Amino acid sequence: MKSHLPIRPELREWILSTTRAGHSVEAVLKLMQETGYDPRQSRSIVATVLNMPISALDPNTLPTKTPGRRTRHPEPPQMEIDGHTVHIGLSMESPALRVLNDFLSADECIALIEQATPRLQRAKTVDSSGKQQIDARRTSEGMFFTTGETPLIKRIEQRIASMLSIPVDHGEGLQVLHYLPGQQYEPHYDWFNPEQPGFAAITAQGGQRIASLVMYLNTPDAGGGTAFPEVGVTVTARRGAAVYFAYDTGDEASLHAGLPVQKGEKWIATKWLRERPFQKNSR
Ligand SMILES: O=C(O)CCC(=O)C(=O)O
Ligand SMILES: [Fe+2]
Repeated sequence: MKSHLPIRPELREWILSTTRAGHSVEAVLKLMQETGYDPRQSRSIVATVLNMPISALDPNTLPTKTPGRRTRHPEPPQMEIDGHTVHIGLSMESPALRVLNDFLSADECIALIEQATPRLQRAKTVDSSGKQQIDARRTSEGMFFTTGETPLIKRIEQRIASMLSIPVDHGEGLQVLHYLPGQQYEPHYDWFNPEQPGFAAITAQGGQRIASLVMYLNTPDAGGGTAFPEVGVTVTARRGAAVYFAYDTGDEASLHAGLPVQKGEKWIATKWLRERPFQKNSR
């Protein structure tokens, strides 16, 4: 796949001048990866700029592969994790997506809401310089727990790590979001755009995001599902259920949205996973 993302003129110029100066494409890709571009995106950008087929940049023929970790997709029909059974109600391959029917118990959902409530603030998004900011596209209130902050958070993080076969330290702090009627999260990707100016800063710790787990802490009276508009799928928000989706550092089919709550309220907890260990003090 060639790059559909806008390529910054300075990057385009740098790729052209470096290859014209006699440096190999492998060397260009290696330098891009050292400055924080992920291997797949850098191949796609270089192929676009040099107008060559992406197959000519086959990673198996390049010596510069530095793959991060990937999550293991949960296997239907069910998984036993530390004495807790999780049932997989739906599986898709593109995007890689699983609906988990009973990831959290009702008691865990209630306790998470209780622990998060006093700390809620208007939810923020990460801007192009890597800073958090208020964003009109995201009208909910939210908060972050730090990794392992309470025994409950620790237990949930361990469950996620075991289910997805990825160490706990690849996870960002668990985020809880609260939506009221009319509030939503407009369509977005959870992975970071390698072309945005703050990409290197955002991915300096932990690298790219590779997968997300959105856990539903209550059942809204109407609305509030998680929609995947590229594939026409909406996951119902239901207490204790969760949706897992993986995007391997950048899959456009993983576009998703928190649909407006129509009646009642909606509570979720989101865990984002990185390809390398993530340190929370980079936020
Ligand atoms: O509210 C939802 O259903 C989706 C939340 C989401 O996309 C996120 O937290 O990244
Ligand atoms: Fe998201």
